[in-house]
Amino acid sequence: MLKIGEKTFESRLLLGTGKYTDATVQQEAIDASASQILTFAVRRLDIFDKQQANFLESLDLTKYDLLPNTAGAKTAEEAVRLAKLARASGMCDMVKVEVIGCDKTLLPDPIETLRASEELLKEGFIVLPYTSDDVVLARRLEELGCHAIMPAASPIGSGQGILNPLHLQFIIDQTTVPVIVDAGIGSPTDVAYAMELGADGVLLNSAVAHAKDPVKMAHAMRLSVEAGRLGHEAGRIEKKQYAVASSPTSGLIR
Ligand SMILES: CC(=O)[C@@H](O)[C@H](O)COP(=O)(O)O
Repeated sequence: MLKIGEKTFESRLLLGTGKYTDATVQQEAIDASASQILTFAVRRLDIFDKQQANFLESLDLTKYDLLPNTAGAKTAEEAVRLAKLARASGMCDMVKVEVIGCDKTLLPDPIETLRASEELLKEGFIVLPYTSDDVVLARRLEELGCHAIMPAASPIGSGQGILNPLHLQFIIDQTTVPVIVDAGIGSPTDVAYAMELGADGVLLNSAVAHAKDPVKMAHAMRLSVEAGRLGHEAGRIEKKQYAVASSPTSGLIR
């Protein structure tokens, strides 16, 4: 079970809701993923305008927890404002803090992310910050009281997968809150790898929304999360430099 704040979730796969061209495909992909937490950019949705079509209308909201994100924010103040806007709609008190510090890489601004997280924690939010894969920052965010840490595998939408497994491992080993690998996932292999490293969950969007068959890919991602987690719990064998015969070498007929 994935525990965030006081809530527990059976699924360890969090799904982004952007980039879909078809609402039916999106719904089918969400079903196939079995995700229970869906993230959306507050800035891309007019949650107060009932006339405006949005993806929330087509979802059975009793089945999901919504994780609004502050995408588009470049300062802590903007992120806090977006989070408060989402909470004012009455749909959630969790927030994914996303404060972008570089337009080209879309990597997060660590200082503004820290400031925004601190303020939102004071305001009583369940705070999940999107961060770079920096263990020092992750520990500072945990010390503040953040409820999960969301390090990037690689730049958002790049599909490059896990570029620095060592850094992710540092974060997994040196924090106690859930670590949810977020952004840059390209394939089910990347998901299984993150989970085998010991991540508590994975958040992805582009790899499913832009797949040739998003529904099939969502299903594959679900299976990869489960397989990777099982593999982590089962404990992989040690890597050895030389071969070790699989068949017994004693008691052989000569
Ligand atoms: C931080 C962020 O915005 C990501 O959650 C993004 O929504 C998903 O990244 P990918 O599209 O690379 O999976």
